[in-house]
Amino acid sequence: MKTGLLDVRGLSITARLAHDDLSLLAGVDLAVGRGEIVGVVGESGSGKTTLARSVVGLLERNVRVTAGAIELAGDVVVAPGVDRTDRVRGTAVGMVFQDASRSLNPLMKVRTHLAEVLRRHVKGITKADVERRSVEVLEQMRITDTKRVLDSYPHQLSGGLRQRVAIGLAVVTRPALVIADECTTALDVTTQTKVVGLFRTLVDELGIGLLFVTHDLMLASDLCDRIAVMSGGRVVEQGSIEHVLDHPEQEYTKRLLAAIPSWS
Ligand SMILES: Nc1ncnc2c1ncn2[C@@H]1O[C@H](COP(=O)(O)OP(=O)(O)OP(=O)(O)O)[C@@H](O)[C@H]1O
Repeated sequence: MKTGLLDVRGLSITARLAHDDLSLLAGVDLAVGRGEIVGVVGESGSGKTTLARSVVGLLERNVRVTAGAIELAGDVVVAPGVDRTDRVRGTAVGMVFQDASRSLNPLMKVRTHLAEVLRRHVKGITKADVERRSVEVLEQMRITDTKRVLDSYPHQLSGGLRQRVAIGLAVVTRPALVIADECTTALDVTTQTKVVGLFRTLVDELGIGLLFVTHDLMLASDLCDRIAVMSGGRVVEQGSIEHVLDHPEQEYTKRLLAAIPSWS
């Protein structure tokens, strides 16, 4: 297991309900290294999104960290009573969510989205550099007609292209870590395959770490170097993709695998 980029140690998270506290995560350990893709898989409600959002401080108001810590490149960003995620969100850590159309403003052209992110995070960036880096990141997203895409509103693009723009927005500030939460779920299978291929290339080319949250174990097996299997707010099993899929130790993982029709 590579460490040194994202280290989640013994993370416990609780939601305060009207009459009770509800445990969402209980003692989660997870690490993502540079140039590594780690998948987080598990059924609905297992805690995947809570884990992903905790890294970027996007938890709901009734939710708090009760134990453990999240470190980024050796610095504690989250711990009980500590939340330094605003220093890393959008800069050291980029995010891609399920629905690109919701993370993009329908009234803003792609060009304006990229310019806003760059101006917010790169102090004193010139107009020429905004243009250069916008074109560059779209090319990294394997978008060929960059001029048309920059001048388009989100609704003028296909779903796959919109999601590639959303990924571009997440990486344009050159983050060390990207968190993708079910970001291919809304796409058809062919587009999904292309986006997954794009992630692999980005990780290899840019050396970023990727935390890839999905309920789709097959997809995770295509993309990830390691996976963590979550159930009931705990990581019940983690390891290299080959190890977990070929020699699952937990009944829960075996059941997830058995649910994949083509797996035998
Ligand atoms: N703010 C909250 N208050 C109360 N319960 C919550 C809160 N956030 C999440 N939960 C509950 O915590 C559990 C884990 O939710 P989470 O969204 O992390 O799971 P998930 O594995 O990502 O599921 P899905 O794949 O359906 O998104 C669920 O039972 C959910 O209802």
